[in-house]
Amino acid sequence: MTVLRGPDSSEDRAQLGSQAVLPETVDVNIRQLDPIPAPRAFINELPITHDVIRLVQDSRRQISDVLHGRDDRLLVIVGPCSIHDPKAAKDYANRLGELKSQLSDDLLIVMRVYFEKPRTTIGWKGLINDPDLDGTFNIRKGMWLARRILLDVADQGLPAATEWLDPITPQYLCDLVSWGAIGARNTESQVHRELASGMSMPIGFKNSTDGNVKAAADSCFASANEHHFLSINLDGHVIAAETKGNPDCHVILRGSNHGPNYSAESVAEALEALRNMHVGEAASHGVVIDAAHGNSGKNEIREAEVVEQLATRIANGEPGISGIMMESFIEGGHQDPAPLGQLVYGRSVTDRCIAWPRTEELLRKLASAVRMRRNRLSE
Ligand SMILES: O=C[C@H](O)[C@H](O)COP(=O)(O)O
Ligand SMILES: C=C(OP(=O)(O)O)C(=O)O
Repeated sequence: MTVLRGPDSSEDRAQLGSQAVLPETVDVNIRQLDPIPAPRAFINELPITHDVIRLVQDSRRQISDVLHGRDDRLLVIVGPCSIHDPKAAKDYANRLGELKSQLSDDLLIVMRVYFEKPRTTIGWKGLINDPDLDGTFNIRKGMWLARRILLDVADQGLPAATEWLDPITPQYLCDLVSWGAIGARNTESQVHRELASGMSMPIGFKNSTDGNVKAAADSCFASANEHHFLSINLDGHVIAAETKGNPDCHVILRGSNHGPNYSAESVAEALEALRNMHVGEAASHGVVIDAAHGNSGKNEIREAEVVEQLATRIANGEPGISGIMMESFIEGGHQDPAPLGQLVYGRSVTDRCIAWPRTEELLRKLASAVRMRRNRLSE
């Protein structure tokens, strides 16, 4: 685990200090700058295998096919609100991987493997930021663990979904990720739209927390175009990136502070607006509906009911629903973040999650709904 041991950060700090003659106008509010090895060091230490390359490429292609309507399955992005325990993440992936193989004719299952949490104000910001959940903020360790967990998830034959929050993180992890989200709090951010335009996987933009779907639609349009912006390369050098534009951006309806937006009317309205805005084929074809967050008032009982209602609508042949997102973990509900030894195993430390047995039941219902939709359309 060389990236965890070295290079020694105190030496690096001394070197940084000696090279720089800093005027008193900088670093006024900085306490510490701790160097972290460049992405390539992590990738060399935890490399992607040939099998995982194939899994990621195939999954990205299949997700794109569902989003464009070339594959009649339902995309299902399901898993914990956030990952905090590598063992529980692997355990969950093992269960979900088994179900994915059983339901693969009808559902394209992708596991939520979320390492970065956008907070409304303050709070635990995820495994990368504070992997020991104790305020020691060992980001170097968090990044190492995130790569390790993504490899473990892929070992179960499961594609991974994550939210891209910090614009530097993707260089460390993106080779292992098949689907990405830009969250409700960042959907209007130019930085995230630029990022999405160059990402190698389909990207879903959430509607904003106040319910604005146009912001997400604008994002799909903006990210389908090429951009030029500052970034870093795999060696950690600052670069000017030139992107081609991402053809697989789409909207995620996640409800809002004012209530849900998963009704048939909300979907039809969003799709009509998207088509009028010429946002691209994937975004115009259908939306992903997030059954959690504003669509369930962050209540997992309600969230499961939303999934059941969506299953009925899909079975009845309602068009425009490309995918569903669910927050689910081994145990239901949630608990306050704390160091691992003090936590209930397999329970969320962020938003409330649906327990595994109920998740399994819901996934089987969704698969059967897709079969009914298929039969109905072929009649
Ligand atoms: O999905 C997770 C949360 O809803 C999101 O990170 C915001 O959480 P907060 O409002 O508790 O900060
Ligand atoms: C933070 C999330 O969602 P949103 O951006 O919709 O709040 C999430 O999906 O974890």
